[in-house]
Amino acid sequence: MFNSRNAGATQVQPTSPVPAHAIRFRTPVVETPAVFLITRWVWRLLRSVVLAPFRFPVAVSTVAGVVATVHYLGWVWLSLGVALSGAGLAGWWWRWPLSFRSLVVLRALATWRWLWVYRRHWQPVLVVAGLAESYQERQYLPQVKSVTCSEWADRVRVRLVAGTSPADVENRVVELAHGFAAPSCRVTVLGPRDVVLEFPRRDLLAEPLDALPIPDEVDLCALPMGLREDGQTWRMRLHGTHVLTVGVTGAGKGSVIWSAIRALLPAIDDGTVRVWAIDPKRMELSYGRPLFARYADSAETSVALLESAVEQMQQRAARYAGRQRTHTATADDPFVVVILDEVAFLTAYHPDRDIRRRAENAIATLTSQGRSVGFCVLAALQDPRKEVMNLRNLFPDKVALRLDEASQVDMVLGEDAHERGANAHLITPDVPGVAFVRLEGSPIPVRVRAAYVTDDDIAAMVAEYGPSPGLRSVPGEGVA
Ligand SMILES: Nc1ncnc2c1ncn2[C@@H]1O[C@H](COP(=O)(O)OP(=O)(O)OP(=O)(O)O)[C@@H](O)[C@H]1O
Repeated sequence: MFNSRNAGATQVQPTSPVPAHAIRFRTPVVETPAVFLITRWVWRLLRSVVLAPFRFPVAVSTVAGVVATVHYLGWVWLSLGVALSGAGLAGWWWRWPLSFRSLVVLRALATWRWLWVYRRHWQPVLVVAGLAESYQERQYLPQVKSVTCSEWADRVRVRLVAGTSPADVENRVVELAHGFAAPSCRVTVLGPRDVVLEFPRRDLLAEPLDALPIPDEVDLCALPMGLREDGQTWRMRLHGTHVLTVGVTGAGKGSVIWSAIRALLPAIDDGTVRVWAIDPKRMELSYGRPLFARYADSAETSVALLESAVEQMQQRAARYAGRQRTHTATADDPFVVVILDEVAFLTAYHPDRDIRRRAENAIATLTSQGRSVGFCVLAALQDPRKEVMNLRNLFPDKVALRLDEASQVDMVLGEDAHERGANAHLITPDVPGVAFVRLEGSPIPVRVRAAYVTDDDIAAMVAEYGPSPGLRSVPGEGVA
C-alpha cells in the first residue's frame, strides 16, 4: 500500500489497520476456569442465605415458623396457626385499617413491585434509556437499594454509578417513566450517589376536577384549591404572603384565580375579605364582577386601583405602628386580596412608560410591605422572564403551570426546582390546571391540579354571594 502511487485514494476497511497503526495490540481473551465461576456462585448463594433473615425478616420468619410447626407439631397445628393468623390480620384490618394498610398492604405491594416491575425490567430499561455506564468493557448500572410504596407512588431508592450525577438521571425521566409504565418520574437527591426515583402508579390528576365545595369557614392560610398528586387536598395560603401564578396561554391560570376566589366566598360575604380585581383582558374576571369590592380593566384605572391599595395599606400600617405587628381579618380591617390578571400588561407591554413605572412601583410597594398588614397580591403571568416581570422575587409563593422551557421552571419556583423534579415544561396541554408548587416547609415541589370553576359555577357564586359588601357598605370604594 505504501508503494502505491495513489495511496491517498485507497479505500480502507474500518476494521483493518490504517497505515499509521500498522501493528495493533488486542486485549488477550483469557477464559476463566469453571472452578472460579462456581466458587463465585456458591459464595453469592451463601451470602444471600446468611443475609436473608436481615433483609427479609418477616418473610424468613414466616417460612421458618411454617417449617418448624409442620416438623414439630404436624399439619393440624399448621392449619390452626394459619386460621388464627388470618383472623388476627382480619381483626387488625377491621380495627386499625390505616396501620394495617401501611404496615402490611403497602409493604407487600412494595415487595411485589420490586420483584415484578423494577428488578425484572431494571437492566433493559436503564440500558435502553442510556443510563448504563461502561468501563473496561464491563457494564455498570445504578443499583436499586430499596422500593417503598405510598398510597399513590413507588419510591425507588437508587445508588448511582460513581462518576455519574443526578442530572444524568433527570435528563432521562421521560424514558424511565415510559420504561416502567408510570405517568411520570421525579428525581429527589438525598445525598452523594443517593437518589430516589418516584413513579406514580396512576395519575390522580389526569381527570379535570370539578369546583370544590365552598367551605363553611375560611382559613386564609389554607384555602382549598384542588388536588395534590398524592390525593390530598391542595391548600394555598394567602394571608401573610403574595402568590404569583405563571403559565403559558391556556395553562389554567384562571382556574387558580377562581378557585381562590371561590374558597374566599364566605369571608367576602361577611366582609372580612375584600377582593380588588384588575382584569386587563376583560375576559377572565369580568364575569364575577359583583363579587369584587373594586374592579378595573383599563390601564389608567388599574394603576389608580393599585395606588389606592398602596395608600390604604400605608394608612393601615401607620395605624398599626407601635400597636400591633400582625393583622387579623375583621369587617373593620378586612384582608384585601388584589388580583392582577396578566400582570405583564401593566409592567411590560403597555406602551406608556409612565403607566409601567407607576404600576411597577405600586406592585413593588404592595408586595414588599403588605404582608403583615393584611394586603395580598395574587398575580397571573404568562412569561416569567426578567425583562417581562422583574418583580417576581417579591412574591414568596409561586405556582408553575405549564411552561415553555425547563429554564423557566427555576425562574418561577427557585433555583433547584427543576432538579428536584418540577417538570412544569413537560406538562401536556391536555391537562390545564396542572401545576407544580412548593408547599410550606418542604423544598420538594409537589404536582397539583386546580379545580375547574366553570362559567356556570361563577354565575351561581355571583347569584349567591354578590354583590360584595365592599360595594354595598364602604363609601369611596366601588367599581373603579
Ligand atoms: N383546572 C382546570 N381543569 C380542567 N380544565 C381547565 C382547567 N383550567 C382551565 N381549563 C380549561 O383550559 C382553558 C383555558 O384555561 P384558562 O383560560 O384558565 O387559561 P389561562 O392560563 O388563563 O390562559 P390565558 O392566559 O390565555 O387567559 C379553559 O377554557 C378550560 O377549558
